[in-house]
Amino acid sequence: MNNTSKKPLLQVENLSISFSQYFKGTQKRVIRPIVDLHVEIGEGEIVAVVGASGSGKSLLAHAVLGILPGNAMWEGRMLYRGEILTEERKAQLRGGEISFIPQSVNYLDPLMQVGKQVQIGLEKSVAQGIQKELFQQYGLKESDGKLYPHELSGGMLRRVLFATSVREGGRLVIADEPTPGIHPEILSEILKQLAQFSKKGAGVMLITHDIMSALEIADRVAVIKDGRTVEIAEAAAFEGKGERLKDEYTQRLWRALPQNDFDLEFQRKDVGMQCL
Ligand SMILES: Nc1ncnc2c1ncn2[C@@H]1O[C@H](COP(=O)(O)OP(=O)(O)OP(=O)(O)O)[C@@H](O)[C@H]1O
Ligand code: NI
Repeated sequence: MNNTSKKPLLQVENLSISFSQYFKGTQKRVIRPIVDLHVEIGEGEIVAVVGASGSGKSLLAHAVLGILPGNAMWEGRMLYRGEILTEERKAQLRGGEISFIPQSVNYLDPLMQVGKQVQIGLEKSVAQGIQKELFQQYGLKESDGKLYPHELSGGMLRRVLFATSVREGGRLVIADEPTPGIHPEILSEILKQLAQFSKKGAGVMLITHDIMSALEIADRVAVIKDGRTVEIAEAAAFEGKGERLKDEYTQRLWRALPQNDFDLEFQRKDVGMQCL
């Protein structure tokens, strides 16, 4: 499946996810947006997960974290450090060894000052100091800590999310689209931060639409299409016309970027402009 020499940290094999839904009042149907996903992240490795909107990236993250909605069922195999990831184990690891930067800023509590939210889960005596450091690190002013989520811009909320989500001592960081709407300087800061985690030995799953930014730090890129992993490529294979990429979809995704020959036909038909 891959040729990483790094010790496997997270292995996801043959993952499928289905939802049972009621429609027309009482009739039940099952939809299956995730058909066959696989991905593997080694210790100290950054794997970017890319794919069009609706391809299943967030569901993959939520399945690993054990936070799928109640009407979801999953099948397949997930291993963390060689051990089967049960729902109980996921709950133990979540927020500790496995940290999660969610896609939506709605994960923040609208009724709590953001400074307080960053302090959640920290030892009382050091919480304020750590919050101060984190705010500095992510370019937030000390006075911003007193604000409520609705008083912050989208970019600032992203930074707060990062500060609330990532803790020292994490072994696996799952970042779901951590960079949209963010100032370029903060974008590069966030990428640097993720690279730093990996240098310290943590594995990083970086879910994003922004392939070019992801390639700045990723070791490998998993390409998802319609709930399937179509290819896991070395980051270095994203060069030139994409001749070293194995899957045709991956090649077209790469060529559709403005930096390349900007395949407009592909953008319209397959991914939609908003994804690029
Ligand atoms: N709770 C749910 N019930 C039913 N279908 C769902 C549910 N959550 C997600 N889906 C479907 O699963 C598919 C994958 O969704 P997911 O959120 O993982 O996509 P994504 O790749 O993260 O997209 P984006 O890039 O827009 O965030 C979509 O077709 C979505 O409609
Ligand atoms: Ni998503």
